[in-house]
Amino acid sequence: MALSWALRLPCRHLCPLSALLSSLPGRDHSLLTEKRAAKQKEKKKPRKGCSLPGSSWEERLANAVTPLWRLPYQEQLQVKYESQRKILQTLASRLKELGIDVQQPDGLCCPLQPVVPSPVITGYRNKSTFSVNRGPDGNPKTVGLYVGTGRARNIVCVKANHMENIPSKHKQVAQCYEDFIRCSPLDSCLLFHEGGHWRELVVRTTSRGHTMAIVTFHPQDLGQEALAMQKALLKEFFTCGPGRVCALTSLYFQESTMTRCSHEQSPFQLLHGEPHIFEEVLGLKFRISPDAFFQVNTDGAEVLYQAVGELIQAGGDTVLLDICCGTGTIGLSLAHQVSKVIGIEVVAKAIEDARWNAAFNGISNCEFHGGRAEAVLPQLLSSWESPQPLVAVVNPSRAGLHYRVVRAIRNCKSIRRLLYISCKPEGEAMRNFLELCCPPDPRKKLAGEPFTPTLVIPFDMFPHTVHCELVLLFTR
Ligand SMILES: C[S@@+](CC[C@H](N)C(=O)[O-])C[C@H]1O[C@@H](n2cnc3c(N)ncnc32)[C@H](O)[C@@H]1O
Repeated sequence: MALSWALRLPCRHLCPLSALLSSLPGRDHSLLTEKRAAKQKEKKKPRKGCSLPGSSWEERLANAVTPLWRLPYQEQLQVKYESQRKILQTLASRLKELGIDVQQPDGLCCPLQPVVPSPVITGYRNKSTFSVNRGPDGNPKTVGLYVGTGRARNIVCVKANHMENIPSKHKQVAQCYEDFIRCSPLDSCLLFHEGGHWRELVVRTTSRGHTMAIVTFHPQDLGQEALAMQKALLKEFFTCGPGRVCALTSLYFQESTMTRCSHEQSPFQLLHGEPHIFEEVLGLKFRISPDAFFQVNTDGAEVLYQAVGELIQAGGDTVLLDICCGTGTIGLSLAHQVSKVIGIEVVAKAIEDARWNAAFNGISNCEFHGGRAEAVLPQLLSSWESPQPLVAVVNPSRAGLHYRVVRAIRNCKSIRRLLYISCKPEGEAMRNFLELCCPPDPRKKLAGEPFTPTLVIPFDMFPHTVHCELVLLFTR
């Protein structure tokens, strides 16, 4: 297909290349850097997630997504330390309610180490998800991040060109996608029931210079031929048209009638390039599929995994359970320290990646099980007869671990040491901590000896935001 994308499109808003180039990230960014420097001179205190009256849309977005952005990094770490301290105080008092007195003099349930800083603090994200919605000027084909909420019906989609945590490559792809959809005769899909097609864009990059773009599209009632035409135009834009400046390694397209679709519900269709991108972590090479999880800050992940390697205190005969293992990063990074790694993961493509990653890196002491941990783990542990020590590393998504996973771990006497890695310890994970540490409860079939929180280390994987990756060591 050698025709120009622009000639074939009945453009409503023709966007020449010069306009595209002038809107590329560098310009906005320098402007904002000046603004920010001026603001810092004024020594204004950050206002968490708030929108100062009269502040620009860019500032409102930065305040909503990266509320610590005005603070020097050392102060950001201090703010995060305080919030993790509060979480541990909550855990201590919840444990006390269960009759477990683990309180330290400072009201915590165990020692809390200082927040481990991220090796990179700007442009550290390797994955960004951009929405499509009305911008501050009312244009419904704006690609950016949201200020406001759906519930409050006050969403405004603001371009992310000034965001500290997003790398310029992601901003470039988002800008090109916006240019493409603004030239498309098809509408953007703002509310599913109101029609429209163009939806969110995910951009993933790696330190090897690979870039994957995934466009989500609502098919509404388009026929196969019309769909094929849209895919061809998108591909042409990014391979021969203005979008080729992005030099995409992979361009994926997903037809989706739901907020989120798995590959099984609606396959990721490769329109151009390679099916996978590749990343390096601690000297190993990792293949990443479009729907596989990967820690969003690769340099930060290396620091985290190294610390996990020390905290598991593995002997040569230790078996490591990597529960919710994604592409196998934790288990594979630590495989040389243990006799065997057993990984469990629900996303089928991620477990395929994990197996490929083991084989490619010549690691033979790992096995990966696809499926829900709550189905796989109880079965695996019920027949566990090996005298070898078992160490568990769990790294679930925000929903935390299913009760059956916690019960299987509690009831398996061989597990004396457990690392719980959580990006949202104040949420569902808190329930898991209490289930791990509460006294035996025959009604809940929690028979095993309770765990005790022993040490907590926060890792800053998300500079400028309020979030941390918290590692809690439980022993018994
Ligand atoms: C925070 S990620 C951690 C991935 C991996 N440990 C890493 O560091 O890259 C959580 C992972 O849990 C997986 N997951 C979510 N629910 C699960 C379940 N019920 N059983 C197994 N895996 C699950 C997700 O697909 C995701 O890959």
